[in-house]
Amino acid sequence: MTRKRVDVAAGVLLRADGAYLLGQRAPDTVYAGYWEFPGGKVEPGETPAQALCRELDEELGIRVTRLRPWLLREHRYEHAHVRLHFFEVAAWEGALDDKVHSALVWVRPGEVAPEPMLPANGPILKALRLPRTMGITRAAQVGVDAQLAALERALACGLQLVQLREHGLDPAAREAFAREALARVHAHGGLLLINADAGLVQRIGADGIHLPAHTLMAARSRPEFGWVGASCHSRAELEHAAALGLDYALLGPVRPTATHPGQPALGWPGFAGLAAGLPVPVFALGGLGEQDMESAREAGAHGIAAIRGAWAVAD
Ligand SMILES: Nc1nc2c([nH]c(=O)n2[C@H]2C[C@H](O)[C@@H](COP(=O)(O)OP(=O)(O)OP(=O)(O)O)O2)c(=O)[nH]1
Repeated sequence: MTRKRVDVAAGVLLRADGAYLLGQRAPDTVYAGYWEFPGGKVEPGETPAQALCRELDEELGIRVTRLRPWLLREHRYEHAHVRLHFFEVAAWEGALDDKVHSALVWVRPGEVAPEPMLPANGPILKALRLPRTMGITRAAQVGVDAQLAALERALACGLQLVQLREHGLDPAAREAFAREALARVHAHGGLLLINADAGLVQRIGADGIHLPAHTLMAARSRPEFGWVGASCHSRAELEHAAALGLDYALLGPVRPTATHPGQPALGWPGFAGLAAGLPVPVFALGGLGEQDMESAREAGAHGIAAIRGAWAVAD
């Protein structure tokens, strides 16, 4: 039987401390007792953003003042085929006055979300555990010691996600550097992913792998690591990353960069057009630093990835 597709808008309300809000579905609804992000069906004539603002006013008594597009995820339930438009709600007016849920809970970073969760939401919770800034190493250019010192500084300032991308180091030096980097990243509770080299991930017990675009396009299934991401430069690559169920994609360059000279820059409108409507979180890359975070998230990015901008390492 073909079920009608239903568009649903759901809001990830984000508090200043990074906590997000979940509501428990009331007894008289489908999936009663399950936890969800507040929201509801998009009515005829509404955009998903308009629907979310209406639902949050009706359900929680708040007026949204800052909304960012985030992920789009389709899921087939017994009762419906839903297309879920997830937004980040970064600011709102009014105190929460819940009219529809059995309970509300704020989940702080590092806390486990309550169960049972609506089945479509598992990858969304994983995406919320993905840090917003990725630092990409360049020890081959600046030297191993300088890169490790810069890594220490960045971790002390809150960096939680690092991609080791060291094609210029010979295998023994790369492995030694990777072990040093992993110890530092784990001491700060962060994640270290290795570019391209699955054997190195396994040997040192890193958290996952980052696939170059050509490896991504050759892959027929998701590599078996806890975290898997990929570099993308086109919609086809992004859609393949999404189809494989990867945890994130990088898309760029947003600005012209010294690392990839001659590649045309996307700009924020170009980035937003390519990254929209995907289930996979997309980091913006290319000539960016922490000061670009708000522009990136307005354009639908999960966050930013930086090679030079992450380290403040003098060349
Ligand atoms: N609000 C919300 N719905 C979700 C989430 N995840 C998920 O799979 N869904 C699904 C469950 C439902 O099939 C659908 C939302 O339908 P709903 O019945 O709650 O919508 P509504 O508030 O407009 O309700 P109604 O007036 O039609 O009764 O989306 C989520 O995180 N939040």
